[in-house]
Amino acid sequence: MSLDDLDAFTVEVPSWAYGNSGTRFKVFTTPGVPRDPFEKIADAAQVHRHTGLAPRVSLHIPWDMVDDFGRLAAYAKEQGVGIGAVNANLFQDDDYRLGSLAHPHAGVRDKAVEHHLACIDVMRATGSKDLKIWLPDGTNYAGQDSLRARQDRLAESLQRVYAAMDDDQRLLLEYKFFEPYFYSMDIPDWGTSLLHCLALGERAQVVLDTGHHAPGTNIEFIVMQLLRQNRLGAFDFNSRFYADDDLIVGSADPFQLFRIMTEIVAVGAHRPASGVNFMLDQCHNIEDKIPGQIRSVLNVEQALAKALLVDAEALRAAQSSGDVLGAHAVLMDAYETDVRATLADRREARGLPRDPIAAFAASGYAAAVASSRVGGTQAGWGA
Ligand SMILES: O=C[C@H](O)[C@H](O)[C@H](O)[C@H](O)CO
Ligand SMILES: [Zn+2]
Ligand SMILES: [Zn+2]
Repeated sequence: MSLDDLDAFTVEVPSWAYGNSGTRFKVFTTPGVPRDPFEKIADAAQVHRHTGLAPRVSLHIPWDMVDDFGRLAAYAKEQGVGIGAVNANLFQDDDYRLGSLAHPHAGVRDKAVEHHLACIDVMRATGSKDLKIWLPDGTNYAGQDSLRARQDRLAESLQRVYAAMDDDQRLLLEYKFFEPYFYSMDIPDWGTSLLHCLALGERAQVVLDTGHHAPGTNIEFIVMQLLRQNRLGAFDFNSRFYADDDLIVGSADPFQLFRIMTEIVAVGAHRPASGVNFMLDQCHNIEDKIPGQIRSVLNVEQALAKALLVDAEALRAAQSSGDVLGAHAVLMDAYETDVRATLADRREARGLPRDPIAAFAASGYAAAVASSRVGGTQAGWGA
């Protein structure tokens, strides 16, 4: 593999990473935080401007609701980015206490299906091709509901959403092993998401959020298996020490990110033709948000660059000859390679700053928005 593959590689950034976020204990605010989706897109565009890596922004509905989505898409284009996946939101409505697409009552399921039809209209208005569904549904106590009946209801609801989509649109189904429910989640793992996707059709694919697995899970194995099924639609990249911490990807476990990328590179799934959407799903609770996003896309690129340096021929030879330590050493040699100077040279050759974080700091953008964005309500949790 050659590092030239990096030229076409892109990461999609989430609009919600630029708003205020936190935990149930505190949501911190900082001056200059966006107050609407236009300002979120302006901030996201800074990441692409300084890295050349992030030409798409994911939206979250209704967090990013506007009167005219065509105007929002046109504004994004002016800023040099496009609209990526549209995220449905089934986790902030009292009606969904006992579930949404899997709820016992047909009326609530209808409401949840309607929400997705509205998201599909947003996709049509913005040119987005990916509908991303994270199903927060679940139960808190054994016996609270029939686990099987919930699956049957969920399958029927998903079928109605899928049937309403256009032929060039994908349904991306995200799983999570716990939270916001603590006894069962209706899509707790990759297998359950895959089964629902197989039942729906070719345009239904699995989203792997790196923060959604039980501690100790071999995530790269799941990546390999979903690629074998041609059902890996997207990543929600972030990192964590304990739960769904949504920290900067690669900050908690850069070796895991590298191992994930080696499974990707092994089948060329880093190339745009694979259709895998490399997205971030993060919240910058205490650190500056735009530099945090810049650091994140650089971490993904760095992990990919190291994976591209794996000597595949030597690895195959060592693996087929049973040379355990030899094979491991091939991977570790690539992982231990410092690619930072090479990546800075590549950026410079493309007219981009060698150090994007320093370039952003020097741009004065953060101070400018901190003084211009006065009044109104800052976007984000609790807004
Ligand atoms: O844990 C929630 C999931 O990661 C979803 O992707 C969610 O939509 C996103 O985190 C925004 O909160
Ligand atoms: Zn996610
Ligand atoms: Zn999550």
